[in-house]
Amino acid sequence: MRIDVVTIFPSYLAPLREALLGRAIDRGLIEVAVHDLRDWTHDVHQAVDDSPYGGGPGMVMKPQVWGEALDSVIGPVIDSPARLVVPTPAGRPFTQQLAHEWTSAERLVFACGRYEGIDQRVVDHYAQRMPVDEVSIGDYVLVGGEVAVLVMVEAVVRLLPGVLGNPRSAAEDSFSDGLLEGPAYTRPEVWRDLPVPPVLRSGDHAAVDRWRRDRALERTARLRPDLLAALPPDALDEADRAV
Ligand SMILES: COC(=O)c1ccnc(N)c1
Repeated sequence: MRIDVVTIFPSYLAPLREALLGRAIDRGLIEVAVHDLRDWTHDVHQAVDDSPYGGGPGMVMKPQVWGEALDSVIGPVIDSPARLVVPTPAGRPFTQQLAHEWTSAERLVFACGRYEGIDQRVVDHYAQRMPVDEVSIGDYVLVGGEVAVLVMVEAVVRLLPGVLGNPRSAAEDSFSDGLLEGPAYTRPEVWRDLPVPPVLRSGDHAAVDRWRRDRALERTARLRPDLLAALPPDALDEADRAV
């Protein structure tokens, strides 16, 4: 998978080259290129924004600059294998399911908006030619889309084959079965008078699996009842319903 990010703050994306993601790049599992939007300006001030039509606070990012940058980064959009992703609080929710969907994309191109966002015609123009997703990582507003790109890239790349040491990790994620993950424990057996639940040391794998499922169901019911409500009818068996 190739990932391109267009931003006015390239250094914000430095963490993409650290740790797990950095190793995925070194191993050739992904390619990452970060582009400075100002490289496509032609004025001495390298202006990337202007006042909003209709008035109102803040500034809007100029369509011309974005058009030149995205044309250059995406290349010929006819049958482009790329998806254009625009992080915005006004977008569809970014979810584990969307992360999984994006793992099949050959290319992800992220357009990082700042200020009051990017002139809508940029999305409208490219949406006529390729898949464009306006995506939110949660119901809150950031200063720019760069942090959201870090979140989304990590969520997607960790799902790619070979990236995680143990593929079971991604398969057993929170949300992988529609539930939140239950609690996890490691040594010591007792810490500050708090013991590890005995079933986890029993060696009875069936009992451990049941215990973990019960804790996941309890946690989901307590913290995210909406996830329980969204489960397909056959997702819970009789034992689940007894929790
Ligand atoms: C400027 O971008 C944002 O404020 C943003 C992007 C993605 N998700 C959000 N919740 C906010």
